[in-house]
Amino acid sequence: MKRINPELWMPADDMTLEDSALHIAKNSANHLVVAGPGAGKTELLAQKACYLLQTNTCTFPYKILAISFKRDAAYNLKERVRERCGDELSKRFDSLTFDSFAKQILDRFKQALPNEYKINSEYEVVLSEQPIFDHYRSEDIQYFSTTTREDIIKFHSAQLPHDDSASHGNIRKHIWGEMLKSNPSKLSFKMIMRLTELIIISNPKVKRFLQQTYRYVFLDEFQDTTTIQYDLFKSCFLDSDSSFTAVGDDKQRIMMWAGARKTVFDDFMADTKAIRVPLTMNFRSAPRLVKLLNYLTEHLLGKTDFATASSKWSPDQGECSVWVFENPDDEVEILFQEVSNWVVNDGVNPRDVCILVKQQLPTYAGNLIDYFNQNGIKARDENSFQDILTQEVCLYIINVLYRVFDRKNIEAQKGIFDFLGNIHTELEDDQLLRLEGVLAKFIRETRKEYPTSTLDDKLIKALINKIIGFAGKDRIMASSQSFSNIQELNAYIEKVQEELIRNFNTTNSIISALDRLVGKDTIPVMTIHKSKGLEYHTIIFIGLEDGAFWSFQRQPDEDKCAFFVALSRAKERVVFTFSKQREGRFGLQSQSITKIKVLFDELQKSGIVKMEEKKPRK
Ligand SMILES: Nc1ncnc2c1ncn2[C@@H]1O[C@H](COP(=O)(O)OP(=O)(O)OP(=O)(O)O)[C@@H](O)[C@H]1O
Repeated sequence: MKRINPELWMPADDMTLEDSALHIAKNSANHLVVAGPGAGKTELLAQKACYLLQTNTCTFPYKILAISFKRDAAYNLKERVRERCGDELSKRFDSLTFDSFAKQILDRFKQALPNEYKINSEYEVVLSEQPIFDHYRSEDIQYFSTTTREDIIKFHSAQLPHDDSASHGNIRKHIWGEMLKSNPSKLSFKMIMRLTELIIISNPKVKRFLQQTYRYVFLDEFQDTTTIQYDLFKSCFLDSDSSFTAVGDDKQRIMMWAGARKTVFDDFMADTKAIRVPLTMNFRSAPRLVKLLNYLTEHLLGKTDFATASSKWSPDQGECSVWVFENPDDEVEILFQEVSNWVVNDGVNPRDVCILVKQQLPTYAGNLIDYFNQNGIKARDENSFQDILTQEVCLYIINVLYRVFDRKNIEAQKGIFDFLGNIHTELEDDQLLRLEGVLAKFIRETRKEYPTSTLDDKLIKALINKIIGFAGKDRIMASSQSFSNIQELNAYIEKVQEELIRNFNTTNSIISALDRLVGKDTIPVMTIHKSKGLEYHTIIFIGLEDGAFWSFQRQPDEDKCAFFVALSRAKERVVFTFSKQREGRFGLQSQSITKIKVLFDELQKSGIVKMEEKKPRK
């Protein structure tokens, strides 16, 4: 690909960056960008990656490492850069989560662990913290019952090598020993991160390798970085020639409960001499919503970094309401009528309407999901699909199936070809052309071999195996950074098989089963935490009630930020619901707004929010 002269480089997709954003995109000094929702922080990272790659400022063969908080965010960033820079250049853009970054280093260099912390060749990632608590309970019940869960995890995941002479150090040593030596070893992601840090600290060669690989390091959603993650970042890159760009928003700090480091902005500036730069636009939300966000920035969060709405809107666009219901049945029924109206009469895509809850999704939105689905608007808990829909090999299977059973699906064709191109990096242009021909033949033959009318569970399984066989399992393993062993790859393939077969058995149509799997025309339902970084035309937040904000008195700042994050995901419309009764453990319970009165008061005082009592039509 032809190198672009840095002077002539323009942001992709005709976007105009704020002057300070453009400066950061083109400048190699360390920066901390602190800006509100919709300011284009993630977009800036994507543009900067394009600048560095297209102008070869990140000279070949050096790479860029982008670390995001969630897998879908890492995937989206990678896709954005791939679409704009093409396959070849974007191979030098690694977009990962902290967990996957650490795991990759551990998988590659685990032999370099000091003897005391050696792990078995096979290890299992322990996703829940419960097994760790079980160990501490059985080792020392006295310690276990007098220590908070948070402190146990903090103690267990302290920096390595551990200080064995510390109080209860012998218990920790024993538990780590048991977890490392069991077969397979059992490791939480926090332990993986500490082991990775230990590899880096004790092996200058590995550290040098990393620093020479990644000349640019990006950190997205930086406000949520935990101490363990920050320690890992420092051990890998501090005092290197690499250049750092961190972006974040202290008004969206909602991961303190998960150990986010409160001082991370200040620490980063002190450690890397980064320059702090604000951005002032909100490109996402319509003007009246930006006005509301500004009002809450000042009166709820006590801050003064206000934003300006983009000029693409007219000034009166954007609406926010609070709808009050008698009970959850009314709430579900009326929401259904309103959403149907938006979808049918206003042409809003259901995929662009998002239903949010604070926590306990089944309690607040379980009945709603059932009611919507039974009455013709698809809705689903999005959490369970994130795993599949951000895994490239799963998307490859889905795309091939679309192409086989829906001839007109050209987008799927592109997806398949990108995937195959990525796992066959050695192919020259003429060989890629040949691959295109081979793929077309494979699709034609598969279409013949698996007519829609004959499909059943067994054939769908066989078909998926054939699709994987076409790409080659070994190839996929060799080129993917996601899997450390074949079992992990198999587990993903099985997940797609299971979901597809389940949907096929309900719909009796392979295309409908695929549509269901990717969530086509389906309203996503999720928690606020899952919605970080995402955006939708309409946001409906269910349960602006004391019951949903049960932790408000203990952590008002974090809960106010969560409320702010929910509101700021909307482009045009936000609805908060309050139901006077809500289903609890012992049936319907009255709901109040005493503890979260400040949220209601400030919404009301803003003068922008419409409060409405909603009753079902007779
Ligand atoms: N310079 C720009 N011009 C036009 N649109 C932009 C620009 N920058 C970002 N956008 C658009 O604005 C929206 C928000 O951008 P982005 O997600 O990067 O913001 P953010 O600051 O990371 O948001 P948040 O912190 O709320 O997740 C996206 O739809 C993005 O495409």
